[in-house]
Amino acid sequence: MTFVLEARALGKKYGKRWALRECTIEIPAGHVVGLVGPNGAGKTTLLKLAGGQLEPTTGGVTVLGGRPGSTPAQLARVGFVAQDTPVYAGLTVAEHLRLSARLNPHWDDGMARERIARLGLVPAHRAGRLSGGERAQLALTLGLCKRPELLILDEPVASLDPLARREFLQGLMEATVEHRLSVVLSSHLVSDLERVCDYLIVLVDSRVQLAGEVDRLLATHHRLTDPRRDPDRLPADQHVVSASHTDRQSTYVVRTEAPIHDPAWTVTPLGLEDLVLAYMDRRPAERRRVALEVQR
Ligand SMILES: Nc1ncnc2c1ncn2[C@@H]1O[C@H](COP(=O)(O)OP(=O)(O)OP(=O)(O)O)[C@@H](O)[C@H]1O
Repeated sequence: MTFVLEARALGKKYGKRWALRECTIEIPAGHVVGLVGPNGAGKTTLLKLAGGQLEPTTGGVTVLGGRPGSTPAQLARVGFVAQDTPVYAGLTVAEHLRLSARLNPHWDDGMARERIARLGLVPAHRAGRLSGGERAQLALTLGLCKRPELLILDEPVASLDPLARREFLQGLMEATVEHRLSVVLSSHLVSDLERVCDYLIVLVDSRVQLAGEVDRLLATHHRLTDPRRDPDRLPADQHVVSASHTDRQSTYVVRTEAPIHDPAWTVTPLGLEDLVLAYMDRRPAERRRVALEVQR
C-alpha cells in the first residue's frame, strides 16, 4: 500500500518539553485526513515535521516515500499552508500567482485565475491590504493550484466565513477525486471535519490517541448507558475511552471490535464530534475509578 505519510516513533522536543512523542502512523493515499486535538497538543509540530520545516528529535517521517523537503522534486509534490497564512504583504495578488507559476512545475494557472476571480480578489491589490480571510483564501489558492499530491493545511478555514468554508472544503473533496490529491488538515471545527474527512487522527498531550478511517472508527466505538456499573465489570474486549456518572446511571464510550450483546446496556452510536470529545476528555483509568468511588 502507498502511504502519503508514514511516521515511526516520531518525536519532537523543544528544550526539555516534548511537543510530539512516539508518533507512529501510516496514512494511506487518497484520503482527506482530519487532525484534531486540544490547543498545544502537537498538531502544528506534526504538520511541520511532515512539511520538512522541523527536524525530528527522535524517529522519522517519510512523505510520499521521501524525506520531507529533501529535494526540489519532493517539495513540488507537497503543498503546505501554514497556520498564519503566509503571503508576502508587499506583493499583489497577481504577483503571487506569477511567483508561484515560476516556482512550481505543476502550477495550474487557469485554475488559479478562475479561483481568484470567483473569490472576488482584485489581482492588483497587495496582500498586506487584504482581510484575514482573503489572505487565507489567497494562501489556499496557492497551495491548491500548485497541484501537489499531498496538501498539508494547518487550520486552513479558521478565518473563513461559513459559506467560504463550505465552498473551500467542498472544493478540497472534489480535488481528491479529480486530481488524486491527498489532504491532511488540522482544525478545531469538528463539524467541518465531519463533512469532509474520511480519516481521523486525534492528538492529545503530544501523543496520537486515535488514528484510522472514520467509518471504521465510528463502527467500533459505542456509547453505553446503564444503571451504575464499575468499568472493571465491562467485558475485557471493551476498552473504555471515557466514562461519566450520575446518581442514576453510568455512560461509557467504549471501543470494541465485537458486537455488544449484553441487554442491560443501552447502546447508541457515536457521531464524529462525540468520538473526538471522548478522546480529548480522556482521563487515566485510575482517576476514573477514584471519581466513581467518590460518587458512590
Ligand atoms: N518554537 C517553539 N518553541 C518552544 N515550544 C514550542 C514551539 N512551538 C511549539 N511549542 C510547544 O509545543 C507544544 C505543541 O505545540 P503545537 O503548536 O504543535 O500545538 P497545536 O496542537 O498545533 O496547538 P494549537 O491548536 O493551539 O495551534 C506546545 O506546548 C507549544 O507551546
